Order: sequence, then C-alpha cells, then structure tokens
Amino acid sequence: MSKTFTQSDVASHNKADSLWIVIDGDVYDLTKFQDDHPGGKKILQRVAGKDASKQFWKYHNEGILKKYQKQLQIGSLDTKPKPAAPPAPAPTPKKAAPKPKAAAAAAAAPAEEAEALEPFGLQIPFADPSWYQGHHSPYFNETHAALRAEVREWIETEIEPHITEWDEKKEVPAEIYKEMGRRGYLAGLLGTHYQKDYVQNPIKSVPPEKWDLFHEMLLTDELSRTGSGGFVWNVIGGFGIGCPPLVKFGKKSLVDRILPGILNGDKRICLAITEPDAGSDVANLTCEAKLSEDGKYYIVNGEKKWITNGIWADYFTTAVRTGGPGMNGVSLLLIERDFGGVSTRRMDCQGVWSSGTTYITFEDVKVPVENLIGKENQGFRVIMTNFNHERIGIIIQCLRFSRVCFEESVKYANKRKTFGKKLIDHPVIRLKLAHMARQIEASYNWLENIIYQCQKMGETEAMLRLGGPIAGLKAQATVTFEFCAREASQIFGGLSYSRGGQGGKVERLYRDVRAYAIPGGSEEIMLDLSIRQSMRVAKMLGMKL
Ligand code: HEM
Repeated sequence: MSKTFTQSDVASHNKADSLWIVIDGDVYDLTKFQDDHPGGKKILQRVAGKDASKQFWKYHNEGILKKYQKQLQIGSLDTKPKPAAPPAPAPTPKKAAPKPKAAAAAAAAPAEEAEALEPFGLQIPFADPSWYQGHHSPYFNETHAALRAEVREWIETEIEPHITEWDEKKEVPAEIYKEMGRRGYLAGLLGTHYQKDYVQNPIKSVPPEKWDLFHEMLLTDELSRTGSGGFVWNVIGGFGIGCPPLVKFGKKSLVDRILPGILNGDKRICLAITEPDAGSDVANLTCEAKLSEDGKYYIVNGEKKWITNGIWADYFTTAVRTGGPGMNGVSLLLIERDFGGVSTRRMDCQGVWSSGTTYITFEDVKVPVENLIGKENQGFRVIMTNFNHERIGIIIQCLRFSRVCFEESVKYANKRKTFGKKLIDHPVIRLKLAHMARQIEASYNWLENIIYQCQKMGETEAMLRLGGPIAGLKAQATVTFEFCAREASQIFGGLSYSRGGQGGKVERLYRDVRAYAIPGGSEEIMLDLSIRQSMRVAKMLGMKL
C-alpha cells in the first residue's frame, strides 16, 4: 500500500459520510463498511478520524485484519516506521551455531551431533513443539525447518483467513485440494517414502529422497494449526486413510492407472469401512461382494456410514464381505463412482463440518476383480495395518488442536482484564494453562518416539509392536484435546460460546472433539486394545511374568 497520509488528513475524515481510522499506523476507510460492521456503526463513528488500534485489538484477533485489509486499507501514516522483517515465520531457518561442515551435512548427520535449529514462530512456550523454540531435537533437521516455513506461509496467507467461512459453508473450495496436489503434499502423506514417481510437482522445500515420517508428521501438524478438524479432514481425511491401502497392497496396474490423478489433486479417494451397524467392530461388517459366475466381477450391495469426504470422492476403498462370518471373510475393494450404483448423501454432524461426512449406498455395483486390494478374504489385516496410520494422523491433529487451544488462551489471557488484572495474572487461569501444557508436551514426546519407531521398524513389526502404544496414545491425545478445548472455552467465556470472532477457533474445536474421540477406534476400545495388544505381543516375544 503506497499512499501515505498525515494524522491531520485522517482527522478530517471523522464523520459517518467519510469515516477513516488508523490501526497500527495503517489507514482504513470504513465509510461503506460501517453499515456491515458486526459490532455496529456507532462504535466506529466514535473513533472516526482517530487512532483506534487499542479498541480494535480489544475486540478482534489477527484474522480479521488479514481478511479485510485488501478491501479496506487505503494507505499508511507518514509516521509509520518502515516495515522491519516480519517476526514470524522465519523464512530460511538456519542452524543456531553451525560447526564447520555441519550445516551442509545436517540432514544426514547422526542425531546426537545435530545442533538446535533457529527459533521459529511466535515463541509462546508450549504453543509450538519445543524444537520451534531452539530446543535440541534428535529428529528434526533443516529439511524439516524448510518444510515448516513453506507450509506455515501457505496456511497463514491462503487458508486461515477463510477457515470460518468454509466451516459455516460446510465446504472447502475444490481448488484447495488441487493445490495440495500441485504443491506435492499428497504424495508425502501416505506413511511411506515420498511417492515421487507418481507426481508432476514434488514438494519445493524437501528433496524426495530426504522425505521421512517426521516430514509427514510436521505437514499434518502445520495443516492443523488452522484449528479446524473440518478443514484438515477435507484435504487429507479421506485421502490419508483411503489411499495407503491402494499404494501398499493394490495391483501395480491399478495403482499406475489411478494414483497419479489422486496425488496430483485431480481425483479424490476415501475409506469406506464403517456401517450403520458396524463401527469399531469391523469384523462384523455386512456390505457384501459376490463374485460373478464368470469370475470377472464382484457385485457389491450394502451401506456405509460416517464416511469422510464420501460426497466428493471418485474412489472408495471399501471393506466388503466376500466370505463367511468374522474377520476371515473380509476383503478390500477399490470401488469407482463411475461404475454406477453408488449413491452418496451428506450427513449433518456435530463437528468437522467442512469434511463432508457421508452416507453411502452401493446397489449392484459391478467391480472388476482387478480392483481387489490385497488378497480375497484377507482384507482384515490390511485394514488393521491401515489403522495405525489413521490413528497417528488423529494423534498429530489432536495434539496440535490442543496447542491451538493453549495458544489462543495465552493470547487472550494477556489482553483481557477482569477484576483489575489481566487474566494471565490470576493464578486460577495459569493453573488451567499449566494442566494443558503438561498433557500436550507429555503426549507429543510419546508421539515423537512412536514416529521414530515407525521409521525404523518394518510394516509387519510396526503393526504388531506399535499397535498397542498407538492405541494408547490415541486415547491420550483425544482426552488431552477434550481437556484443552474445555479449559480454553472456560478462559474465553461467552466468546467461545458464540461462533466466529475471537473465541471462534475454540468454539469450533470444542465441536470437533467427538469427531476425534469416537472414530478410528473409540477411547474405550483404544485403552483396552493398548493393553491387550501389548501383552499379546510381549508374550510372543518372551515376556516373563
Ligand atoms: C478495519 C476495521 C474493522 C473491521 C474489519 C472489523 C470487523 C469486525 C468483524 C468481522 C466483527 C465480527 C466478529 C469477529 O469476527 O471478530 C467485528 C466485531 C466487533 N467489532 Fe469490529 N471491525 C473493525 C474495527 C472496529 C473498531 C475500531 C472497533 C471499536 C472501536 C470495533 C468494535 C467491534 C466490536 C465491539 C465487535 C463485537 C465483538 C463481539 O462480538 O464480541 N471494530 N468487527
């Protein structure tokens, strides 16, 4: 914005028919906007011609300026200091104190030699993982820092300002999913190495051969800073659980035919397992697939419920019954919408509004046998393997949402005053923050350890040995999220009871809590499994009691 004004220029626009104000040295013309201002026009007229920064920040958060700046800002005051480099995010993170040769070799350096990375972000303790604040980490290096800067910039400029609007509309523009493909993100979110052979544009900031599971974790984590389960599930929900079985167990011809379209963001895929009468009890699902007499097709009939992204999906990775009762009669089929006989309708749910939760019916859908994923009647194992990846995704999202609740609370507690003091100066508020932080950090450290184990173990070993801990951490993460959403809501008071505005993120996340605590294995099932599975495997491996 190149135009500059003096304080007295602004002061002459102090009436309803020409209403200018100053916020942080920038000049805004609110003449037309005043009638649409949700806080009312009189309140704006009272500060017309003046510096209203203090009043503005009392009632709004940063998102409002980002959203309206282009439309309303007409220039800046001549007294505004020339912009210094923005405080965050740091554009090109470097080592804090690089040793000779260390910077270049950082990505490959053994963990114990790694230096702390430069601080990044707002530096609010616990609002980001500690390695963002210059703490040492054996897991993260410069390629992670580069990805972090890339994703955060995109989220802060292109995504966050629109999140509330998309949530209310219950839809994210299709263009955003396409952009996920264009940026190469989808090819790195499959719990595997980076799928570089299937994408036109690999990720800008990380060479494919350097990609590891910590990049994947970081990408999901930064997407979750939007504070919207609906957004995260829209862009990676169906994909992150529907696509890995195809990549890991699909026939090469099938993968070669459909994977490029998915990873480049042109086609969408989802996972269809849950049924009206079979949630966590996957072994008892009833959607049937009968082999045709000529052995070339399966004919699929049945219903699926609570399927994320189903209304927009081109492909459905679907659990079907091909054999007798129980887990040994279950297979996985890749059903294509184009086959016909697939109907989808949106379900109205408590949370994750923009994720497109769907009810699906399959009526005499003819599916070629080439679309079988894995072996007939051995789909249960594929589903179980996939659950670990799904649950890790849920854990990452829940812990970041907990951080968002914490961050929003800290910022608000530092500006809101009650009984003559800022909220942060009341011990009872600090106690709430402390209980949030201790749970977030303990859970996150367990998460890092599990990601590291996944990185080191093979698929089958990870399924067996990590199934228990991942289930336990999933429960831990959803309980932490529920706690943080509740406490943040208490700190925000009425502002988190109404939608939008300063408490908007907290209100939305509070609504999203159950979408994390129930699917992917409910807390009760997870806690039980965490012990059962861990004991079973330990016994196999020689546990002595
Ligand atoms: C660029 C200038 C401004 C814009 C774009 C703007 C925009 C908005 C928006 C979108 C809301 C709805 C709530 C939200 O989403 O946060 C709102 C609420 C409000 N605004 Fe503004 N506003 C501006 C300036 C001001 C100023 C200068 C004041 C005070 C002098 C003010 C006072 C309020 C109040 C009291 C509310 C209601 C807050 C609540 O519901 O708790 N606004 N504004």
